[in-house]
Amino acid sequence: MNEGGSRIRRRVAVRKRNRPSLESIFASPTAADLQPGDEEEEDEEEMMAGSRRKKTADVQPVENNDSEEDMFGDYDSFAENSFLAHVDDLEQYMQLPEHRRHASDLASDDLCSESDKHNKLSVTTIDNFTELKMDEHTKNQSRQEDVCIEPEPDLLYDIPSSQVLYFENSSSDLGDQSTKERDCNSSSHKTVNEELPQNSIEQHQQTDDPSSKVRTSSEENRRKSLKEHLKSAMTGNAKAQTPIFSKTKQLKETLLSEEINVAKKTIESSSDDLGPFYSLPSKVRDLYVQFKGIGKLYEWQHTCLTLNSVQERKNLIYSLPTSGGKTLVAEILMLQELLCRRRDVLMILPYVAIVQEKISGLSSFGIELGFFVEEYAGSKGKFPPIKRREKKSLYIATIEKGHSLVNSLIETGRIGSLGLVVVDELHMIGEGSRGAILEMTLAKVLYTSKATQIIGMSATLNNVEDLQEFLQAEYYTSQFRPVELKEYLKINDVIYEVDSKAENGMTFSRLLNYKYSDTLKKMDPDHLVALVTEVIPNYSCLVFCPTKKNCENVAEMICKFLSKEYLKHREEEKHEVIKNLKNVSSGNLCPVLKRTIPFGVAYHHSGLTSDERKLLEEAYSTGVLCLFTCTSTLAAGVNLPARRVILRAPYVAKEFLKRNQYKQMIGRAGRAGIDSIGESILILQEKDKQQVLELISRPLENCYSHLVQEFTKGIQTLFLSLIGLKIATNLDDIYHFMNGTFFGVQQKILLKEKSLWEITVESLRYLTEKGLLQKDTTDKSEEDFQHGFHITKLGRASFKGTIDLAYCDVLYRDLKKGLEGLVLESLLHLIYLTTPYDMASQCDPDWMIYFRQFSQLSPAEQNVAALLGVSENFIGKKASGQAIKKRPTFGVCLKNLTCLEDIYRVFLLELPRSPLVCYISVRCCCTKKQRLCKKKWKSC
Ligand SMILES: Nc1ncnc2c1ncn2[C@@H]1O[C@H](COP(=O)(O)OP(=O)(O)OP(=O)(O)O)[C@@H](O)[C@H]1O
Repeated sequence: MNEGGSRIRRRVAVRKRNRPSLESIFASPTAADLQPGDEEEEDEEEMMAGSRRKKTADVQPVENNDSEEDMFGDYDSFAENSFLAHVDDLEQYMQLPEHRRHASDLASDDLCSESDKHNKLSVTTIDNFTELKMDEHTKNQSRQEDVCIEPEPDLLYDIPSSQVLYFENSSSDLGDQSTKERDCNSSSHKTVNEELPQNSIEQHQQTDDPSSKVRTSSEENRRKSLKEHLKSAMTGNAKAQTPIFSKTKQLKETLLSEEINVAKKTIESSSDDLGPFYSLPSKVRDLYVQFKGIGKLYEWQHTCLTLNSVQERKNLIYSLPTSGGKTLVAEILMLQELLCRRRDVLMILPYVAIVQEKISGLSSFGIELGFFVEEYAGSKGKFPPIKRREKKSLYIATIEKGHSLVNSLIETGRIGSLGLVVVDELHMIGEGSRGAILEMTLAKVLYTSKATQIIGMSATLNNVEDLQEFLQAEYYTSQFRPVELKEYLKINDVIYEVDSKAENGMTFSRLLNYKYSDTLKKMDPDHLVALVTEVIPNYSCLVFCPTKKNCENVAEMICKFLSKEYLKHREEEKHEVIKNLKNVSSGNLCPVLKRTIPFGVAYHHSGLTSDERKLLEEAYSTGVLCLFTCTSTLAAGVNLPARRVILRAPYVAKEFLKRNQYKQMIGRAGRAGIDSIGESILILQEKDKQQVLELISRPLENCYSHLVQEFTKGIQTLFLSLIGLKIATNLDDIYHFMNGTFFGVQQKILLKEKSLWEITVESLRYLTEKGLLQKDTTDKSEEDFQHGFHITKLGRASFKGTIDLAYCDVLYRDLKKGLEGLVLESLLHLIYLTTPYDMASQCDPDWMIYFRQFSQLSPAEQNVAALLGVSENFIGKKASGQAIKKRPTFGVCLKNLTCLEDIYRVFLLELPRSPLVCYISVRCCCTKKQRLCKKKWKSC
């Protein structure tokens, strides 16, 4: 495959704006510098003290600000007594230095105990690993030829849970090690991981010290219950056997560390020598062969990595068609930063699902090369991140978590530790409030840390110049695609090939050849069955549908008309998938999936739980499932390519398809290394023909800043955080900051009627009037904005709680009311307080059901309704169809948290699998409100 129109366009926009470097300010934070974080520190101390005192599921409030577009939400979020909560508690507990020392001391004391001199191990540190050499006596006993070495205790204590999983795999990979080795490991070398919980330590004492066998029964019981409590929580970690390395492996480790040192020196000397593998140790190259089957870089990847600008660590934007192999370039640059320049890296990805996919893909590299891979998605991620002593961290984050992470690094004066920020799907900067958050993140990095490099990639960029100016970046682009993609359109039963040279953009290709019965014609007017059966079950197929409900309907409809032969294809494996799905959903397998999976078909949308999604994706990737009906989110999501991609209609929900969306969806066709060709078929009706022909021929859409358009979630939130984090605290500096944003670059196109100065002043005035900011001066003169600003308690609480500023005052008012008299006789008042405000505008209640529910409220619940200003009269009028403007009190219908049916019935009738999603977003909102309360009330 040639590289088509490969070209390099370089344009560095050197802006003359004088930006004060905050790095110096934050380099060594003084007490005053850290003042905004005082409350946070207190909180943390409190939390730590709490976790020192007890190890129950007293969960640290997690920053959970992923938008609903984080498509798989936080299904793995923490719940009291949940497994993850315990594990996380333990992780936090063990990460406290004193506990770490305590446990490691006990572990090593135990290993080196005087009473066990014959088994004494001499401990030698080799780079990241600690060699535990057995003395002669032990050697003779175990007759080992190789020396067993185990990872340094810190490696295992510090290791993020996401990476621990890799240990499980690596330990099972090591299954071919001699049994003797394993015996040696399990009998005399209790792994450090096994030593982690107290119960393990106690076990040791029991075996080694006979006196310890005499214990009081209460002690025994206490220990037993503690053990039982910890047992389930530690299952994952305990399973993670320490890998056993042979001498050869040990030598390799030494070689690696030497190679890294050489690479480090080479990279520092800015020489042209790329060493064995793009300034990285040869082990990286080997790992790519081993883990990803990539033996050689594509030509464009080599060109891009050897660009002078890349060598000089200039900011870079690069753009290639989907499946072009963009990620590998970013990964190599990240590894250079982590291993050679020894700085942390942040990778921002659009969805939780992709973050998880990337975590599992890179954890193995982290373990092999000695860096941490930390997940910042859903409920995962610590703010500020744990300070690592030696190893560097790769933070893989969603857009929202990436923003919070950058905020926390700025607040703690650690932003300089971030060497590189990589943004995948950079075009998302132009998408609503998530785009605004991405813009804020990048603008803050640009403003506060000149030494942090920024790299953005995308398959669908048009107005790159604006982005280049914003990021002060160079640009590289190529048309390379490893697998050819053929685009087709289907109108009635005719298939046309998209052909840019043809007069109307398409040429006749063929007629559909499939015998349709009358019933099938009625049920499947779009000939979906004909189109998919040309491909499945031997090849995979994706059918993009406009809505989630439609995904389920289409999957069912197709299965109704598939022959019984499809049932036989990989039958047992499909049964296994169903069994596993039942296990992860406590026996409640979705009836649609139950019917479609035996045919190798499933739907894939945000209504799936995280576990269900992972199981289905795995089955699809291995060919057990051959067809997914999915929503457009899969296009920008996980790496699930297919031989054929069908777009069921040129719509996403009710909106006509955009060129970018179309490109992303069809880009899933053609698996590199598996398919020799990929095909896309867009099904359209005559009425849409003209619009579709325009769609396939026009250029990609430009992306525009949403910073000002997303008023409360954009510019206002930005200003609050600039002042709260002391990035810029007076009008001049804030204006200066605004000049450096993406909006600043596009202001003249986006908002001609106002100058940037006016926009800045207006927003500051609005925040001041809202009571979120205060002027430092006592001079109340209207125009006097030259003085500095400081954030108020409510402002800080809103900013820290990541509350949409549109709702912060109404939320504060509701909470205050709750403080006056929280009615706890039923759950209604609490449910009212925790129901997300933005849900109110999204849902259209059925007022008749609402009225019925209302009349069944108990007297106590009616009191709550009265307290909240909801009268029977009001609901009666609503039910009879009269127009009254008043915020519907959602809580009234949510009589019981467990009564999800009500939520579903009243508000979400059109969303078939959404009660769970709704419940989760309510819980997510609870967390945010809890944080706001904590900040606000604490400071009052
Ligand atoms: N040099 C290479 N040789 C072989 N396969 C490669 C190479 N580089 C990348 N790949 C493989 O190509 C596939 C697509 O790569 P990747 O996901 O990086 O594409 P992308 O450009 O990021 O696409 P998208 O825009 O769809 O996310 C992956 O399976 C990846 O492992």
